[in-house]
Amino acid sequence: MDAKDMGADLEKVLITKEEIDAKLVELAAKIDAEYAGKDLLIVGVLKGAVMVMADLARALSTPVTMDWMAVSSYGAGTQSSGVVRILKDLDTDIKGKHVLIVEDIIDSGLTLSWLISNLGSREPASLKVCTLLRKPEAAKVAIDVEWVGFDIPNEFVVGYGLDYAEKYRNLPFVGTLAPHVYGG
Ligand SMILES: O=P(O)(O)OC[C@H]1O[C@H](OP(=O)(O)OP(=O)(O)O)[C@H](O)[C@@H]1O
Ligand code: HPA
Ligand SMILES: [Mg+2]
Repeated sequence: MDAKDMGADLEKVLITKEEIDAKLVELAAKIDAEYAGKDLLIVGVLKGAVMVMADLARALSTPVTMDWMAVSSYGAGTQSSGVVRILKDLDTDIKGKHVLIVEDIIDSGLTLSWLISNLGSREPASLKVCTLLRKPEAAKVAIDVEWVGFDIPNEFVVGYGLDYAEKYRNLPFVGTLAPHVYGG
C-alpha cells in the first residue's frame, strides 16, 4: 500500500498537519521560556514520538541534546497490556540534568507513569512531560503533564507517529481508522 493511498482505511481526520505544526510552535515557545539558560535533554519515547521529537526539536530555540528510550505496552493491538517493557534504554546518565520526556500520546497513562517513576529514580535535576495528544476519558492513572498539544476523544487514532499494528505512522495528520481495518 502506498503512503498516499491509505485513504480507504481512514474514517476521519481528527487533527490536520497545519494544526499540528501550529501547536508545536506554540508549545516550543513555552518550553523555550521554561528552560532559558538551562541545559535541556529531550527524551523521545520510541517509536511513536519520532515525529513529535523531530518537529518539536526544530521549533525550539533552546539548544537541546536528544536521547531515546524504546518501551512498548501495546504490541499489535489497540489496548494497553499494562505491562511496559524496555526495548532500548537511554544512552546517557540523566543524573543532575533537566529532562523533558516527549510523547506522542497519553492514553491510559500507564506507559508514562511507569516511565516517570523509572526516570525519576535516576535523580534528574528536573523531569517534565510534553505530549502531543492526551485522552482524558481513558486515563487509568493521573499524571502531571506540563505541556499538552490536544485533548482528544477516547478513540484509537493513527498517524504522525502513531500506529495500528505498525502501520500508518507516516501519515502527516492524526485520524481514526475505518472499522473494517480492525476486522469489523
Ligand atoms: O498511555 P498508554 O495507554 O500507556 O499509551 C501510550 C503509549 O502507547 C504508545 O506506544 P506503544 O506501546 O504503542 O509503542 P510504539 O510507540 O512503538 O507504537 C504511545 O506511543 C505511548 O507511548
Ligand atoms: O490511540 C492510539 N493509537 C495508537 N497508538 C496508541 N497507543 C496508545 N493509544 C494509542
Ligand atoms: Mg504503538
